[in-house]
Amino acid sequence: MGQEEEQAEGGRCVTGRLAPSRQVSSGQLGHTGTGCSMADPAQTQELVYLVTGGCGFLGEHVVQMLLRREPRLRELRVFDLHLSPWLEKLDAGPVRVTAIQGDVTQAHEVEAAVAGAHVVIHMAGLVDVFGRASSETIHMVNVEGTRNVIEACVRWGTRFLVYTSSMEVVGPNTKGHPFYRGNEDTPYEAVHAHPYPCSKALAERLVLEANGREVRGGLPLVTCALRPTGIYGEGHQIMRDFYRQGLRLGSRLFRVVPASVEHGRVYVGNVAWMHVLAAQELERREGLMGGQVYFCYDSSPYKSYEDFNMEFLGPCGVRLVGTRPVVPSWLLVLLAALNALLQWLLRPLLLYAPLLNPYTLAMAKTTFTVSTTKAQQHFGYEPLFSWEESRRRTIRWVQATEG
Ligand SMILES: NC(=O)C1=CN([C@@H]2O[C@H](COP(=O)(O)OP(=O)(O)OC[C@H]3O[C@@H](n4cnc5c(N)ncnc54)[C@H](O)[C@@H]3O)[C@@H](O)[C@H]2O)C=CC1
Ligand SMILES: CC(C)CCC[C@@H](C)[C@H]1CC[C@H]2[C@@H]3[C@H](O)CC4=CC(=O)CC[C@]4(C)[C@H]3CC[C@]12C
Repeated sequence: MGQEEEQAEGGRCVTGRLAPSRQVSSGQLGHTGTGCSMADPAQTQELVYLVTGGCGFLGEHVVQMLLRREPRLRELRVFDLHLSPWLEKLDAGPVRVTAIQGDVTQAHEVEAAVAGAHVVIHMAGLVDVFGRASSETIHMVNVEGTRNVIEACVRWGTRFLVYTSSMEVVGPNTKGHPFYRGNEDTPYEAVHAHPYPCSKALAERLVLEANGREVRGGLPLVTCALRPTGIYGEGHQIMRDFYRQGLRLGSRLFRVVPASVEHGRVYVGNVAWMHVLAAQELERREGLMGGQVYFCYDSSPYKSYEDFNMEFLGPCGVRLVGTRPVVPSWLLVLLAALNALLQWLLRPLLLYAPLLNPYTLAMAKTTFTVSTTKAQQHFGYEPLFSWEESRRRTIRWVQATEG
């Protein structure tokens, strides 16, 4: 049993105060209009955190992690376009959990949520590499939504902003150049052709450029961006899709990408932990951390996308057929192009958004691994969950999804 789990099971089961679907206004929160600083001793036990996108895959883990690992928390605001039912069952202890149904593209909704918050963790976004949303929508949510969050921080005196960026801000690029054990300073030709990485890169830049801006009350805004690689763990929708596909194909999946291509993946619990730690440390180390980017990493092994998935799907009874790709590379490229064409042709009638398209194929075929200690050196980050624990938890979740 992991350290985290012991805590969870041994903890008191007290239901937190929850105001479902409540749109908070600045007046209700008793905002003072002064810059919110964690340095004020009178406020150290009284922090208000806002997590945008708090009902998503990563957001749920961040919410749980904050409740367990931020003893100074007074109020946790969970802002999302779609509120999840698990919010009602949160073990929040004495913390007030405020669920806010809202849209980051609506500046007034963001402002109302930010007013009076000491720390914002901004992870709301459209994670779409399959062509489900238009590039305009992706830009509106990921870039303009981030701009709204920054402006709201400035307006209301919120000093600390942690942004969930992505490794995609760096690559893989469209030329398929490998990024092998790279760190935050490794030179790489970042070429963004797809709306999702474009939007993450633009939003990240906005966040970093906002570092040092004067917020209401006269103090500077302190920002940093975390760049997770591909996240896995409990709640990972694509893993679930692969599992279901495997079951449909008679408990088999067919290898399509060479095993030699390596991906660096990171466990969702560790990503959540890095967010909480970064948020906590931003004030004490603002000179060092302000305006910085950090890859989000842990001790998960480097493997091809498919071999990595088999670490979890294998114990659930699915096997990967073929030591080499069962489909020739040229055919896969053709199929991906065909999918893109079909998506375009069918768009007026229906949404056709399969996993395979030219972009996802390029991603799956390109080695992208991160090896860095920057977060460890700057704010003492160490993964909270070992690889064995991360694997065990993910397997248990995959097994439960079909149970
Ligand atoms: N899943 C992954 O492998 C990676 C994700 N990321 C980033 O992490 C963040 C969270 O991603 P996931 O949890 O995987 O995605 P997700 O789709 O599960 O969560 C995103 C959340 O944002 C909310 N949201 C979307 N549009 C919104 C809007 N207009 N207003 C308010 N809320 C809105 C969604 O309802 C959802 O709950 C994103 O910013 C993503 O770019 C970064 C690297 C890897
Ligand atoms: C059938 C194909 C050949 C295999 C398809 C695999 C793809 C669906 C996934 C391969 C790599 C993934 C992406 C990668 O992990 C990095 C990401 C970072 C993000 O910020 C968002 C998610 C993603 C783009 C992730 C999406 C699925 C893959 C493309």
